[in-house]
Amino acid sequence: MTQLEELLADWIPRQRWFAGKGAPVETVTIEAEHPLVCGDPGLRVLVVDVGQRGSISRYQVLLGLRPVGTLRDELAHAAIGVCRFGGAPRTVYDASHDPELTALLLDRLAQGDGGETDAPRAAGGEPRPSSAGPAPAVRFRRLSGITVRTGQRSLVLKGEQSNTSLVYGEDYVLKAFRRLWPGLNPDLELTAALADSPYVARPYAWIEADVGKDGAAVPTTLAMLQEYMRSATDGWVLAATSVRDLYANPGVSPAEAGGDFAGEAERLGAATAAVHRALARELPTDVLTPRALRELASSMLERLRLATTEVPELAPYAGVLRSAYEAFARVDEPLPIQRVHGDYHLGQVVRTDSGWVLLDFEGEPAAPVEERQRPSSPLRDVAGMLRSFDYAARYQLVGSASAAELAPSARAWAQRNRDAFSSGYAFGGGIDPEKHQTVLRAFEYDKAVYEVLYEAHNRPSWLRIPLDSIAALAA
Ligand SMILES: Nc1ncnc2c1ncn2[C@@H]1O[C@H](COP(=O)(O)OP(=O)(O)O)[C@@H](O)[C@H]1O
Ligand SMILES: O=P(O)(O)O[C@H]1O[C@H](CO)[C@@H](O[C@H]2O[C@H](CO)[C@@H](O)[C@H](O)[C@H]2O)[C@H](O)[C@H]1O
Repeated sequence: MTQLEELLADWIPRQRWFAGKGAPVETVTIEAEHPLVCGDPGLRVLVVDVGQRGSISRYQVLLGLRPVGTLRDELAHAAIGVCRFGGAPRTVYDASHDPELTALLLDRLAQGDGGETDAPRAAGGEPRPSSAGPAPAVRFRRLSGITVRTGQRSLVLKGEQSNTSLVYGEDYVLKAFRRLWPGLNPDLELTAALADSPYVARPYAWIEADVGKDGAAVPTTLAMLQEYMRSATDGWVLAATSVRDLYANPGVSPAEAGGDFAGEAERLGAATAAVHRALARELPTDVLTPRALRELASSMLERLRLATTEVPELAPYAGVLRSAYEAFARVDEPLPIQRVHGDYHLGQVVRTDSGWVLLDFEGEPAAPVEERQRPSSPLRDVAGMLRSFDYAARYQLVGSASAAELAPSARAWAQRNRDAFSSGYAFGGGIDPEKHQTVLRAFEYDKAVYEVLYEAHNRPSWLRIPLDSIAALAA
């Protein structure tokens, strides 16, 4: 390993966005290093291959470089270490925290030197106009007709993120994808397909570079620039406030509580249905063949097997989960499929002055991109959001001395909002979740098993949340 690779081997596993927690890092190799700004400070985009248990995952690092001793105190937390560049020692750091360098990314997006285009589509990425000359290694591309305003200072959004999002002034969010999969990121693909929808933040531009796959260079999305919803409040925060209000008055029913969330849950259901309808209009749809249905059930079983090996507390429920997946495999009605959100939960939606807006169409961050691009049942998203109501009701009980006393309120809150969301979804033109219980149950279990793995790797103190839900669902 080079000196920089050694530093990254220590730094990457400690980052919130590192998806490989739970297995030791065996190798770290810089696959590509693209200089964007030479000099002091310098900026490079690195594609870093991290080897764990014999397989390789790629990550993006935006590397800032400054002469040793010149990193300002407010950037000290972003330091990766000191290493030699061009014969001189440099402090290297996470450039996403340095507004002087991130301003240059916005400038390049405004210039759009990689060309203008309509909505990008999957399968090989977008061809560049032939008049554009040889492709630069890193391309800054804009959607047709978009003008990007520069000169705004960026801040990194704080939170439990799988990626790193920068907010520029009050106008833009630049989301830098951390785990890279060769190809068009579904977040960009779906957001661009829904560009005219009032339920998504408008996409403006993106950054891409070629990443190698099976000997070919595949245009791969590194970051996406979209509208910053400045009046927005996170759905998770709103739901948590409602739950907190209820728990402060344990004798009161959720319907009578001042902070009742059911109206919002119903509107969210309707917004979700509208987005599903728009996705079905804009992108290919199909019907799941019996064979594909069985394959899907097998992948659920496989996830269960993996999760039970890693988290043995899941074992007592494995039988019930397996039966639910087997019942799913036997469903003999045609199941419509289409592009869906894929990792839908309350943290992926924001409430703006004009209604709910859906974010982060990337799908499950740990799944290969081909899998995330595959059409699926919209009930998978419905199940994701139903799980999220359960999470919102349960998480304030983790470690609480009043957990047993508040459990009935938690159940009542989750049930009320799950029902409201489902009826809003059906009313908004989506398939009625009530009428597809076998399918819905399998997706809900599968999501909860995914969450068991997610919490075991990222927030072990929250592992009880999906485990307790599975216990309750299986009772
Ligand atoms: N365009 C936006 N406008 C306002 N807030 C946003 C926007 N994009 C993201 N956020 C906020 O950042 C959080 C994380 O964004 P998200 O795209 O889900 O990132 P990740 O994929 O890393 O989880 C969201 O829950 C939301 O609160
Ligand atoms: O938002 P991401 O794409 O990073 O999604 C991952 O992280 C989520 C947590 O931030 C995780 O969601 C789980 O926790 C949420 C509360 O924090 C809860 O609302 C969700 O229902 C629950 O699944 C998500 O699963 C993961 O992919």
